[in-house]
Amino acid sequence: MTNMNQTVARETADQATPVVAVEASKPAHGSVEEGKTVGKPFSDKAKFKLRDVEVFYGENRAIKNISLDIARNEVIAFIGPSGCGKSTFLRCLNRMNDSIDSCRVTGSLMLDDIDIYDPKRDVVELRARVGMVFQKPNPFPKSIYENVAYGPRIHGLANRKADLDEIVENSLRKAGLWDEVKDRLDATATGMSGGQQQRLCIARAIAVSPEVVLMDEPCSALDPIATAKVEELIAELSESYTIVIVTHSMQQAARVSHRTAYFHLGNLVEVNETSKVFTSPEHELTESYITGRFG
Ligand SMILES: Nc1ncnc2c1ncn2[C@@H]1O[C@H](COP(=O)(O)OP(=O)(O)OP(=O)(O)O)[C@@H](O)[C@H]1O
Repeated sequence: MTNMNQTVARETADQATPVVAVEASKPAHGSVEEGKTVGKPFSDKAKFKLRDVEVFYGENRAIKNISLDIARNEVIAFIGPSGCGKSTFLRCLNRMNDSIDSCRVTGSLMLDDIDIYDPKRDVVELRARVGMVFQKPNPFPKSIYENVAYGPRIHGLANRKADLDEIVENSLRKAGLWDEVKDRLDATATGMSGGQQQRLCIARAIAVSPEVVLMDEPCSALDPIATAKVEELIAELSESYTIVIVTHSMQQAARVSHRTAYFHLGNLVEVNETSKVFTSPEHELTESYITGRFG
């Protein structure tokens, strides 16, 4: 984990203020060579091995020849200006892009030794291994208990009610929600606060024992207190899961991630230890972005 807590003041997580102070008048500069990522995009503990990945929406090439390893039990943050392809790339990791007709993915995307885009792949099983938490909390309009129990039940993870109860309790505990909801498990989930709903969605994602949790701006709809709780949770969850988080908040990336990946116009410009990205980035474009010259 980074020691960025010392360098970065805890502010509201959705503020995207510069992390490194430089002359604000310096113009954005630097260019990116397609397929060339500076820093440390590869790992000898890869959970995902992603090579020469391109994503097209019709004729529009949204992701350009990206190669990256995502390591087991790391938290990696995807940052970059709006429209640079962070969410598109994230959604490749559990084939959430499949639902978009115009979307086409090329290249090699391996999760351990399985080919994510093998046409024979069972996508439901893939998404149990690679869970997802979205920007806006999206609990089912059912009880708190049912929200968490649904996945384990359809995946056959519990044969007896007592086993299901145990999974629900453990998942809610891991999501830091058990004490708040244990006396009202039958209450409807949509009556919870936004922050509680998002932690419930995290509990729902981890209830099926995933190996990876993808988070697409998970705090953007939350207030600073709820955000802080989710960030603490990310740190705890990283002991058991690989976590990939898209965030607009550089403070948040600095607080929660081990490595940070900077995207620009569909290219992966730089991947480095988070502390390095925010204190001495290697690429001029990364520096321009983190110092607030564009974005
Ligand atoms: N469903 C879609 N259909 C067509 N084009 C899309 C679709 N989703 C994204 N795009 C395009 O792909 C590119 C990358 O978008 P994406 O949403 O991945 O970027 P992002 O970095 O996550 O942006 P933001 O930070 O604003 O969420 C953009 O040009 C966008 O317009």
